[in-house]
Amino acid sequence: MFSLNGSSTRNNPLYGVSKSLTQSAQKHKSAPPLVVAAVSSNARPRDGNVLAVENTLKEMTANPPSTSSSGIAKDSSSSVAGGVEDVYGEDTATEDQFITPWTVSVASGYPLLRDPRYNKGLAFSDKERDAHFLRGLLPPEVISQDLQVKKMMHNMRQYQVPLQRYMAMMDLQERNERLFYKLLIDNVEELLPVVYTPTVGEACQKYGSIFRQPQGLFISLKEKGKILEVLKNWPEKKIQVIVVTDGERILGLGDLGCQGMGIPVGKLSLYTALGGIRPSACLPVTIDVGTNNEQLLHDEFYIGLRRKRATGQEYAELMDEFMSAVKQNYGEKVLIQFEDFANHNAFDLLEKYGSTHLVFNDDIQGTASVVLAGLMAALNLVAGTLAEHRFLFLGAGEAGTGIAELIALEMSKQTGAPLEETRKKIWLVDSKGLIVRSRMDSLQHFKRPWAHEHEPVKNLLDAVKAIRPTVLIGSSGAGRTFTKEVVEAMASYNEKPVILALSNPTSQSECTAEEAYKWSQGRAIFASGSPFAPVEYNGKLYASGQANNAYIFPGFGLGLIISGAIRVHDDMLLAASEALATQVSQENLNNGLIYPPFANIRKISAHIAARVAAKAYELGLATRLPQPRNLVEYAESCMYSPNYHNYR
Ligand SMILES: NC(=O)C1=CN([C@@H]2O[C@H](COP(=O)(O)OP(=O)(O)OC[C@H]3O[C@@H](n4cnc5c(N)ncnc54)[C@H](OP(=O)(O)O)[C@@H]3O)[C@@H](O)[C@H]2O)C=CC1
Ligand SMILES: CC(=O)C(=O)O
Ligand SMILES: [Mg+2]
Repeated sequence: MFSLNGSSTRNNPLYGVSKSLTQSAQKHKSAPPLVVAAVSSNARPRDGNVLAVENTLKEMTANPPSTSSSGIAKDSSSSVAGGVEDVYGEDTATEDQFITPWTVSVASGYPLLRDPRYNKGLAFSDKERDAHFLRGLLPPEVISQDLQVKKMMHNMRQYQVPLQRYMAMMDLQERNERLFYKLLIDNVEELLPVVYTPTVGEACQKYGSIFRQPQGLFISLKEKGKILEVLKNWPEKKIQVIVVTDGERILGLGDLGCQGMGIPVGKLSLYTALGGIRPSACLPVTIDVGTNNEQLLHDEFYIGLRRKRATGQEYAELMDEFMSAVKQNYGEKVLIQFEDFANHNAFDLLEKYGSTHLVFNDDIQGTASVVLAGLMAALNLVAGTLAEHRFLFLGAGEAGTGIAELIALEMSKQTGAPLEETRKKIWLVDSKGLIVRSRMDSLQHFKRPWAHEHEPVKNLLDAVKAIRPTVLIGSSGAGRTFTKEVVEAMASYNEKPVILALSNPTSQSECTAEEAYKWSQGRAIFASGSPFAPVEYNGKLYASGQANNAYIFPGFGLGLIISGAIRVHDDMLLAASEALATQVSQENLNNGLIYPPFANIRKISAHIAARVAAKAYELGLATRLPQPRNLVEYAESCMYSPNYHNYR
């Protein structure tokens, strides 16, 4: 890499390059602006010459707005193209145009090969190898990105152990970001279980021992009073989405402390691969306030603070400092997604920051939206309207009560009945049994709306017998709790029992796909949080869907970003559910699927984004004006593409 402050100008690209860029900018009239902001937004002190050159580059590369097919002028400073301001010009460049691989200066030579954003490995052309001082640093063969994908998939399939695949994917992400996303997008059904549930669960459990390269931002109690400075240490300045966890409820695996970082990293890689948000606009954060996991506290490889979890004021102050610093550093419209917090904090954080920040709790809200979508689709297979069904949940935490509330809201909208009435169609069981009125005084606040009049019922099987639900939903984090008796009881009351085993990872699933089909004699309409392979029963193959919030949050976030939404509203969740449900084809339904295949997820995300954005405009919560005429096209046009660009 060239030194910006070096005394020699011989190799300084800011001399040669500024001239050639001027020529290039003239030659490629529609060529994008260059990565000047990456330099100019750097908070560290720089010398005056650099600033002067940056300003020249800024003027030189200013990009006139072009009009897209969606009928809206794409303004590179509008913070929307590709989900963020198009300072790098990578979204507007077509594949035959050239962009400059900027870091602080033009990256070249060895540092270029070590820069995951710009590295292309053997796909660097001969011309690029000459222009960027790569000769001799690579073997002579030049290969295409497609061949790289083929080779990586071949290598990936050699690993028998899922965690090895996960590590190979993380290494690739750190080595060649575009190839990582190309691989993930082109092979989403095969690789989702690797970078996401179930494998990410095991990765978090073993995060300390497999730790190689830090990913994301670790904010611990040690950083109290300095969180704004810590945010400024992150190399990217234009952040649009933050996924943050404090590691206390990682999937159904409990408190994994600082090792929960695998979750924000995984979720954000899905934001990019599934929702098209540019990777540089995504920030994974883990708030480390300690852990109550004794095993981790005594694990010599543990990477987090070795202390019990902070609670009360100490916890609240750290979170408050974080939330303020985020707003100060990235502005009002950065989306903060809370992920895998324990429920005693999750509901309060959502409530507390819901009116001051753009916050979204994936476990409460994203899960609710995905399950409602599945139920809307399932109504094509079972008779009746939503309000004509009876729902029973095992698990009355974030996921369970979040889903229950959204179902009740949708029923209320459909029937005009008050929410207090529609809630009565929904029953929840927690670790102490059915939630009933007589338990009211000892219930956490989020369970109280579900405390209906009924005699106490101690266990799930008795609750199934008492309530006779048409839909059974597992959101307990407790594996194998939908026993043979429970599924058989469901099948005895319903021609087609709807059974959703949402808990992750696979080990925590309330039942397996095989159990659901076998114990219901092939009649269950089944979906699960983590994927199951198709099951053969009585000579017929049953494929089940994946009821996972990964269907919703990437498109939902994209919708918020492209509309410049300032707040999340429940009606946006309903809009996202409808958008997802309409993507389930008759063919999917004929195969018993209530979710569309993940293979089409980018198209699905664009539809979800469009519906969410439309709702934001309708509710007056959108700030990106004027509203694009065709929101689906607009959403698609904003999506990050992982294909390589040619370097000047
Ligand atoms: N598929 C998806 O997209 C998603 C799946 N999930 C999964 O859902 C699960 C729960 O998550 P979340 O709601 O956030 O967790 P919470 O801790 O908030 O809630 C868990 C609930 O399950 C109850 N519970 C635990 N064990 C049992 C048991 N043996 N019998 C009956 N009830 C039990 C708890 O009871 P009590 O209150 O009495 O302690 C609590 O009500 C996790 O496994 C998570 O991975 C979560 C979000 C999305
Ligand atoms: C999928 C998800 O968000 C969870 O299991 O927590
Ligand atoms: Mg989660």
